[in-house]
Amino acid sequence: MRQKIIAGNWKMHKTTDEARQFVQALQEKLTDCRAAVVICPPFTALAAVAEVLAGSKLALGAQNMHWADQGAYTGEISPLMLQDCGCRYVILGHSERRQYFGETDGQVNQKVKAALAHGLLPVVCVGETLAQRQGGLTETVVGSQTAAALAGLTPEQVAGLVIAYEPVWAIGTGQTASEQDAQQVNQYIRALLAEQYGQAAAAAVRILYGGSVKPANAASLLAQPDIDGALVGGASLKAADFLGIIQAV
Ligand SMILES: O=C[C@H](O)COP(=O)(O)O
Repeated sequence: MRQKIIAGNWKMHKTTDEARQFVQALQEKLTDCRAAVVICPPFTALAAVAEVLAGSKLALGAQNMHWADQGAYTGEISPLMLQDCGCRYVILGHSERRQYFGETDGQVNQKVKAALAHGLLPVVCVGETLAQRQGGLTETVVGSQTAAALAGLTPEQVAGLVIAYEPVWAIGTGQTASEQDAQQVNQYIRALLAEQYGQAAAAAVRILYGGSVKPANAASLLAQPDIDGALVGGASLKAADFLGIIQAV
């Protein structure tokens, strides 16, 4: 039985004070939950959130990282630095990184390997644009992004991964994929992994859905057999909404 994951990606939101207050309030209200809950603040708030989360069941994640341990890479953050801040997870290959910062499949693959080498759990994001969906290319795009991001990994490494299917047209738009559409793509990704890495790895890997997840649609999405959790953007910035999603598990 795969434990569901609810991860909040705050993107470029919240100062350290706001982050601290949010996580304190969330912890007070979150008495019992079945899901693994991950908070991914901006880099500047990682240390502050780590302090509040010390000893709690909530985990800390980052939104990106470089693949090198250190070096002359102005503005970048390394896996060692994320470990140092207490991160357990790292989101990699988010469509906003691909779209606005030119991140390539090859770079995502290097980042995935570096994260695993440093004991960080990658949340690998894949997803098609609206034009690609309308052109019938969803499986082609998602399949090739998945294959490229995971190239060179062993079945054991794949088994421990988290993948997030995030259709680009559903991110921040309020236009959620239907549970049938999201389930269909997640099932496709799992089938692809079964072919390449074997049934055991495919059965273990967690595949999340992301894109306008809210308390009102979370339960029906999370009830799908191949949706193992949610990667939540906008709704993770409000404690009541994020709690509502966590409690939908
Ligand atoms: O990483 C999170 C996703 O981009 C989803 O964002 P959203 O929930 O605001 O649509």
